[in-house]
Amino acid sequence: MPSLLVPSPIATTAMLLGVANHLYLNKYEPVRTTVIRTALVLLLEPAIQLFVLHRVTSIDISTSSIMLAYLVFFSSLVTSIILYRVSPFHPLAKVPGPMIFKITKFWRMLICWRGQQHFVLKDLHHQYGPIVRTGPNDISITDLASVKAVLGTDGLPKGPAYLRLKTVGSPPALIGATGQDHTDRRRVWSRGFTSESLREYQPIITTKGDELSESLSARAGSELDLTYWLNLFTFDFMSEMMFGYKTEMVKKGRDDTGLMGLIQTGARFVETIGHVTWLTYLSTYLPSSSKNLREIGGSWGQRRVEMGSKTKDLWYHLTDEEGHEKVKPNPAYVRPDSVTAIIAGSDTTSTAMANFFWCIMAHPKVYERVCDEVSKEYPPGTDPLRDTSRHGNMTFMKACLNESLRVFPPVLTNCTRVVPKGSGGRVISGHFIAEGTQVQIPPIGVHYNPENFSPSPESFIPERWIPKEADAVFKGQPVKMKMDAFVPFSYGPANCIGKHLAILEMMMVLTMLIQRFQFEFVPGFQWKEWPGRKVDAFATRNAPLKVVIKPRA
Ligand code: HEM
Repeated sequence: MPSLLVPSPIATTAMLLGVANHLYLNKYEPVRTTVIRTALVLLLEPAIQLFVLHRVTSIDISTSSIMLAYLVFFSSLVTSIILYRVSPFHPLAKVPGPMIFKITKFWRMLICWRGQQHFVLKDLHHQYGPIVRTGPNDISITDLASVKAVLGTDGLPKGPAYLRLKTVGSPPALIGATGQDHTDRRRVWSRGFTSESLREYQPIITTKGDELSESLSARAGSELDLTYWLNLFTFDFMSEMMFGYKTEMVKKGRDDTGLMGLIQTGARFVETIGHVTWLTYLSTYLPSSSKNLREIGGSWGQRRVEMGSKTKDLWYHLTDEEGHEKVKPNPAYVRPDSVTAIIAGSDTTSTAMANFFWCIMAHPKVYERVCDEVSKEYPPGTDPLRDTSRHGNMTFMKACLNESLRVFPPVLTNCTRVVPKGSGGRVISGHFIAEGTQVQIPPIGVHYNPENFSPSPESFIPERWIPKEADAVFKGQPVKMKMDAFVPFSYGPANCIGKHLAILEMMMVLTMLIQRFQFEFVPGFQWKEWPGRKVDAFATRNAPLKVVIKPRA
């Protein structure tokens, strides 16, 4: 017979473990021993206590008493965790936020799985202000001082959320590296993004741009998905720029490497799982699309080694073929880094270009003005893919690109850091933030904070980037443009290393497309709903952008 004596000691232990869970487990990146130890404690504790009770009291060990022990143990554990998380004793008790986010991370995971993080964070900041509690031990901040304090030079390191990008047995890629390891690897990477290196990649953009133009010309008059075609283009460019490997997706009109699908499935998975530290850790042991991505990276890398250096591609710089480093970069690092480059440089840039098109096409006067500017700087007979000298004159085009990156940053939410162990905590945005807290600076939240950009921070108004036009457009209302709060490429020492390459690539390709083609939404296409169909999966996954093109006279 189960005894009434069973619940009390078991419940007490569970309650204590609940608090210990917060004090220790949740705070730091779990290591294998911590995870195994915790799993063993959770599984064995009720059984051990029941056995002890059986020896000191008269209760039987039966199926029902075992079940009762486990039920009491886990319900007490969960209750104590919840009570602590919502209590005034929790270190983040003073940070405002909705109850469900304080209680569990699983709610955030669900939002993430649906790709709705950006909408939810935007609404939360709207409701609660620049600092919001977005998880039991997580906060999201959007004010400028915090952007600098968190992402800047003396800011916080990347934390467990980036662990999701790693697979057991493989070192983290640059994007997941921290401390001296990050500094050393970033130095090697940087040589691949100097202006001299960008000049080496420019002919690849030219060739791939011509191929895009030819493929689109061949389809003039029929329905096209611009999201897809721009994505094929950026994959072609990144594969050749990284490995000298020609994927020829634009020529074929499809991806026969499987790379695009793998990245999209993988991105959603890692984004979702990355919210729960111990689950992230366990997931690194699972077979996943990142394994297949590594295999593709491995085989392309192998081919690149056999092929040798024909041009100074990014591989050339990451393997330090010029011999700048005292110690050659570890070859085991170059493969995850090369896959990272393709992922980080393709989806983001194609998303940004599709966003730009939607923004100008949704505003016909803006579109007309962009066309006029392009025609003035690149009249018939000139080639935007071969002459970049006119970019500096295209003030309005650049304003539109910046504004589209502000309204729809391709990395909508990410940019997570952690208050490190041993730091004693930090004061951020006027709140004491304890060690182990994950701090997120979501670009969309920062861009929509009216203290950073106003009036109408959520509207696409390119004139705000042109000081002498802003006053007229906003009819004398005070205009706020905090340039350090413009963070589509993040901020600080771990910001986007490919920023200048991405801008060059986008300016060349967008100018070429506008010079050569007239774009219209497919009749009947619900274009107003397009932004609402964005999926936030690490980078944005855009819905099909259905257009019809015709050659411009
Ligand atoms: C419009 C295009 C792009 C956007 C919006 C973008 C955005 C970002 C953002 C927001 C981050 C920082 C995440 C953080 O702070 O946690 C980042 C990092 C990074 N990006 Fe980009 N990116 C773009 C294009 C590229 C390109 C073309 C490359 C070329 C390889 C690239 C390579 C990287 C790498 C390697 C990192 C990690 C840097 C580090 O950890 O030190 N990105 N990107």
